[in-house]
Amino acid sequence: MILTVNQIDFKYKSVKILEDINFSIPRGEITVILGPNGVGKTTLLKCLNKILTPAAGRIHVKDKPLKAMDIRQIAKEISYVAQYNEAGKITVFDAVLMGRYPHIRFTAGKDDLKKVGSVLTHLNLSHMALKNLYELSGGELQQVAIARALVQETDILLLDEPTSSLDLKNQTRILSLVRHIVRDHNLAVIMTMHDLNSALRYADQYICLKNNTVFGAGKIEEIGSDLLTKVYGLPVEIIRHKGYPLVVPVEDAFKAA
Ligand SMILES: Nc1ncnc2c1ncn2[C@@H]1O[C@H](COP(=O)(O)OP(=O)(O)OP(=O)(O)O)[C@@H](O)[C@H]1O
Repeated sequence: MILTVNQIDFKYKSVKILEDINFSIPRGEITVILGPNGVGKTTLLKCLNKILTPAAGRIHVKDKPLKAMDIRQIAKEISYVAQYNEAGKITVFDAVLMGRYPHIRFTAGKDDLKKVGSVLTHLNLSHMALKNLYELSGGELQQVAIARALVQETDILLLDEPTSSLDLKNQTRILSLVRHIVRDHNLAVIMTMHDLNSALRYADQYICLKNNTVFGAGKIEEIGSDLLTKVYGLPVEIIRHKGYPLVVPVEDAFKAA
């Protein structure tokens, strides 16, 4: 396992957010963290790269305790795409190049610049390379953040709602790309997601949070409508269309509440 989490508790001041969280993450798979608004998905992701420090428990990255790793060591192993991305006065090219920093000793070399160029081309962002971030739309900004994570070339990627601002075509393009990269390079992706249809289609494993802890976890194809109904508090059914799973609410949300 590339990452293991044992008995994590997390509190904001005295408010308990996460309690007794346990899971392990294999290489070559996408793990999706599901659960209702405010359950602690972002908090959990931030514990995995030490943005936040749990009150108790242990996290290991490739058998090394996360506690003992410094920022540079973590940045070589784990990249992170936040839910909301800042739009400063910096060009797209430079913002993506920042992803290379953990690997750069003095100044960026030819190889670093080439990697940035190649990822920008791959994500169809080359035409905006010299634009400032504050000139971009929310969806463009989100793709730049993904590009920065990809040039960081880490074995673990943490993606917080990576497609929340993307249109349908860009959502499927980015998620298919992530899936290919995960398989081709034997990486591990851990992402949060509210779009259950995309989660069921692109993830390999799921972890469902409810009431501060893991309510269910397993292979994505084994996720059932009962579990989703309990986690989200809304009756749903999972149907298939042309082989693709679709989650359908089967009761009026006001009635269910
Ligand atoms: N900096 C903070 N200080 C205090 N409480 C916080 C802070 N950040 C988040 N919280 C609270 O912690 C809880 C978990 O928040 P978190 O952002 O992890 O949830 P989430 O599952 O990612 O939610 P969403 O699906 O809405 O993005 C929420 O109740 C939130 O109000």
